[in-house]
Amino acid sequence: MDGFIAWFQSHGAHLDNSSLGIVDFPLSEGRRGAIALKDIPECHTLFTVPRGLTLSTRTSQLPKRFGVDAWQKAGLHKGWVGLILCMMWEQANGSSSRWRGYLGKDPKTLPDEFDTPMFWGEDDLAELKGTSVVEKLGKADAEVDYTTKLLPAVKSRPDLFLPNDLSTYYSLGVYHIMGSRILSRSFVVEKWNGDEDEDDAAGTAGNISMESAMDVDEKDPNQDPDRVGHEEDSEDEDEDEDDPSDVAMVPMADILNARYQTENAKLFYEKDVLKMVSTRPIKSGEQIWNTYGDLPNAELLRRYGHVDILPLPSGGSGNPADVVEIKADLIVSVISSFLEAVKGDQAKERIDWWLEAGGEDIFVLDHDFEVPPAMISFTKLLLLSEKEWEKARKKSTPPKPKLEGALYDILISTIERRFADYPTTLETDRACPTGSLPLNKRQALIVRIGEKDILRGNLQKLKTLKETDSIRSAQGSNKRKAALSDSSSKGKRIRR
Ligand SMILES: C[S@@+](CC[C@H](N)C(=O)[O-])C[C@H]1O[C@@H](n2cnc3c(N)ncnc32)[C@H](O)[C@@H]1O
Repeated sequence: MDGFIAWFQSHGAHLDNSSLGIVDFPLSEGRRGAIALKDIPECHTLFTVPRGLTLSTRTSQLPKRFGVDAWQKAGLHKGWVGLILCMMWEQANGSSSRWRGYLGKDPKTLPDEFDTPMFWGEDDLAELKGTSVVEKLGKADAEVDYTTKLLPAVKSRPDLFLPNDLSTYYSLGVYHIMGSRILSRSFVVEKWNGDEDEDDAAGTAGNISMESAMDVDEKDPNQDPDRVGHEEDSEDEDEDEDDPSDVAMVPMADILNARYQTENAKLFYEKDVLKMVSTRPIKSGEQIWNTYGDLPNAELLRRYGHVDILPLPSGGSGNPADVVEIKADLIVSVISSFLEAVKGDQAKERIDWWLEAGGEDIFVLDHDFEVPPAMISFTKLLLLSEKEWEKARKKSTPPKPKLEGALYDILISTIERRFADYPTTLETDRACPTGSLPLNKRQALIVRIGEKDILRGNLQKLKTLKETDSIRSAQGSNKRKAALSDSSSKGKRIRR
């Protein structure tokens, strides 16, 4: 890494190399990462990166050279396609690129190969059936962007993109590599507040559908220590993701690995620089971790190509951040098989109303084993009688999320049907000898088991609640009967 560090420092960046060392970990632990070379106190700046050294559609000269209007006309201001093209172009420019020490082959700091499912064959992808990974891969959409936006843009400017470079630097294969580098290593770097005059060469319009990796905090914790570790970032992140020109590659910051709830360093931004600052004291020899958010294994695998395994609150091991998605469609389908009444137009009317009011169409189960209130409310909405539905619509209030009656059976069936999306059972998966499996199959198995554990936990809890509820209502009705017969006999006595 000496060549990379020399390049980094010669471009206005600062590295405290008495505190941070770059080392190689085993493949299973993420290859390269950073460790503390001595005890590091909280709020210590490990390195600073000038904004100009981050690589984005704002900092690369390409959008300007291409022409801002032409850039937008070609659709390069939406999603990641513009940044991918900038990275390809900077790489093709070799030693004349400002990022030669970052994108070049020597020194080599960015990977050309990934363990992410984007690069898996059909056989390995089949192991992920039932998980949310496959439909979120977006490979086909990415390829459409390549064919309809990037390639025509490249071919339209042979002065910028040499025709001889097409197969080396602008191929579909390189496009996927650059996309995966962004997915696993990019940060969302907002403009400095009040920096109105900053030259935003690429423009800001457009939506992006893909998410980027890590977040950056606004202030240096040395100036505002209270902000360190606060959880308000995810909200900001969603807003930031709306502006593709905020997505940036940040040399050095992307060397830090991540693990569930171990973050001890975070990137903060100032007017001219980004700073990686320790958010906890770090002991000499400890790894320096930067969070990617505590993500479920399905997301870790899709974006980064690894999974987390830790002790779980309910016992056993897995990723405590795991979740299972249940589509509203599945509930509709389960209910229609239970009851004729909510089929067709009637259900559609209620679903449209729910969605228009901002209701979710995907419900997320997690290790709490609590059915999400929105899922209960949505299910109840479909079960309302015509009269109740009219009342709810008039009052603009969805049903209260209280578990009762037919809901138990419908939710239990929904979870059982969700289980059937996976080709294997939890028991079969558990019996698999993980140690002997190749990496992709092993990671897919861990994702599957994690999701099925959550389904199993939710199913068992629902069954227990149903039983308790029916015992309680049976007791209640017995008491009511006893009270009735008591009061009626008392009545008789009085009459006598
Ligand atoms: C931001 S980069 C970190 C630097 C990276 N290790 C490298 O060698 O360049 C993120 C990538 O590191 C790896 N990684 C990070 N944390 C990991 C972990 N806890 N276990 C395994 N791999 C990890 C994954 O390959 C991920 O895509």
